[in-house]
Amino acid sequence: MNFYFEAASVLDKLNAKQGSIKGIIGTVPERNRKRTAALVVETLKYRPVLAEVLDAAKLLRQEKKITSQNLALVLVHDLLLANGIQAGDGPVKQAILRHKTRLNSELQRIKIRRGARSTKELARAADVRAERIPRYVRVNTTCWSTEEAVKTFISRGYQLSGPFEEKYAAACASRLNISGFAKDEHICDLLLFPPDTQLSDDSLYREGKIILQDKASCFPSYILAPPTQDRAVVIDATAAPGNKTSHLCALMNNQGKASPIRFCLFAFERDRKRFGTLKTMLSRARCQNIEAVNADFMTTSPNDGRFASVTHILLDPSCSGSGIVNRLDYLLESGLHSYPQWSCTPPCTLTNLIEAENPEENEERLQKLASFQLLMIRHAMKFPSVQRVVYSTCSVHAAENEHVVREALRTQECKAGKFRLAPRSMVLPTWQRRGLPEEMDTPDDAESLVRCLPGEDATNGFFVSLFVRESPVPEGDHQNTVTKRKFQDETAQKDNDRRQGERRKRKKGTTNGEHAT
Ligand SMILES: C[S@@+](CC[C@H](N)C(=O)[O-])C[C@H]1O[C@@H](n2cnc3c(N)ncnc32)[C@H](O)[C@@H]1O
Repeated sequence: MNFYFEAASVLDKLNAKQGSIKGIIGTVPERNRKRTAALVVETLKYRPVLAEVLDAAKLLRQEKKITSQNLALVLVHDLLLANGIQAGDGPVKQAILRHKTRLNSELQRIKIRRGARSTKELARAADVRAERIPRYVRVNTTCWSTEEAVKTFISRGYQLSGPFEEKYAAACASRLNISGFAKDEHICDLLLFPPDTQLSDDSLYREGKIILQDKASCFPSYILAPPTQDRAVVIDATAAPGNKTSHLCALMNNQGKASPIRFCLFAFERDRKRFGTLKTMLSRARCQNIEAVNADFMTTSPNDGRFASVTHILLDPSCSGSGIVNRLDYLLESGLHSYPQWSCTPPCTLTNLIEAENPEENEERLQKLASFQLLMIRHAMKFPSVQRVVYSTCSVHAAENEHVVREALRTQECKAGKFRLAPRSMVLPTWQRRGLPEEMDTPDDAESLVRCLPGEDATNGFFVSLFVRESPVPEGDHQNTVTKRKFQDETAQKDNDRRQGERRKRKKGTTNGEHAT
């Protein structure tokens, strides 16, 4: 019976808004976690119907042993919708069983009223935007190569498909291509699986060989593109839980312990608990070039000996999180077919999304967040050697995105440091959705900005910008790895073309009676 009390307690905490579904379930002792999670999620799926059944049967009024609505919900769930109550015969179980016939007939009545052919039709409608986000898997190249990972998945029966397309997302959502996976077209080392793919218990995940990270969340580190030379010193100013930090580490080949600076990547996290998570994640990802610092980034002195040579800073500060669509959040909404509060009725265009907000409720909170985000950028721009600053959020609000960037460009720190927005060519040029021109002082600047829209881009909502210092920097000091990779690809292509040309010439020569040397 303890298991039902545990599940009821999770529901109580959710009612009290003490955290997200994932977060609260994460606090349940590990031995019970999976089972409790399944019961909580299934109960939430049917909560409106189960509550109606309980009300109609007047169960709580008649049975004093059932001490709370949430305890009744989990028990009635198992009684009516699963394989019965999984507990020995105690007074609580007996109290529910006494009402079995009544509860069942109330459920049947609801089904008839709603014209539902099966009980499944009584479940809440899921958020289709979340269902269309593939399960993204970043191969942790600190441990192994993408090719090795691909081979491993193929050996497990997954089939490697061509490049990701809208069609593939649709196939994923309708579970047609359940054993397929693909390589991402924008982020190397990122793989896409059908949305329902469960990998959080997989040994590859537990060993840190794969990181479960949304595609959009890979953009900031990729765009910051830290070099692998020893001289580069990088700060991740807001690091926990550490997905972007471990991505930075992988892009730097886990290298860079330059003397006298022992560590190449400083990862700041001010929250003590989250700092613990950060350390666990970095150790699991086998990152060795990182010094994790449990401190507020704003308290660092840019001229401190350790930081004076910082060249790259990643800022992914706390934000409203309004871009996150998650496969579970819809379960906490009150209506049967509702979407999260900030959201809109599909089709979810950006304008619809923003119009759907409750401006009065959000305005003050957004302004506070925006002021803090701007302070972080201004502080980052004070580091004397910094060449690149990436600023990102998982928000869809212009107030936290374009407006913060617009304000940052107007600041004294930006002007004194000769920073500007990097051109589109340096900021994921092939990504189509850019910033909102009408929200910028110079509309063309929106081309420098990357936006992601949930429901349309097969990612969560996201925003990324890159500030670069205008002053010329010696080649090699901060030449970004993306440009370098592109350059290497082009060089390889030219070499290939040249070799093919030579081969053709030789062949022609041989045919003409000339001898190849
Ligand atoms: C959006 S989360 C970062 C997510 C992280 N970049 C990742 O991808 O895993 C923001 C984090 O920054 C931390 N934070 C916020 N302000 C900070 C500050 N001034 N200094 C250090 N950490 C800060 C928060 O506690 C939170 O853990």
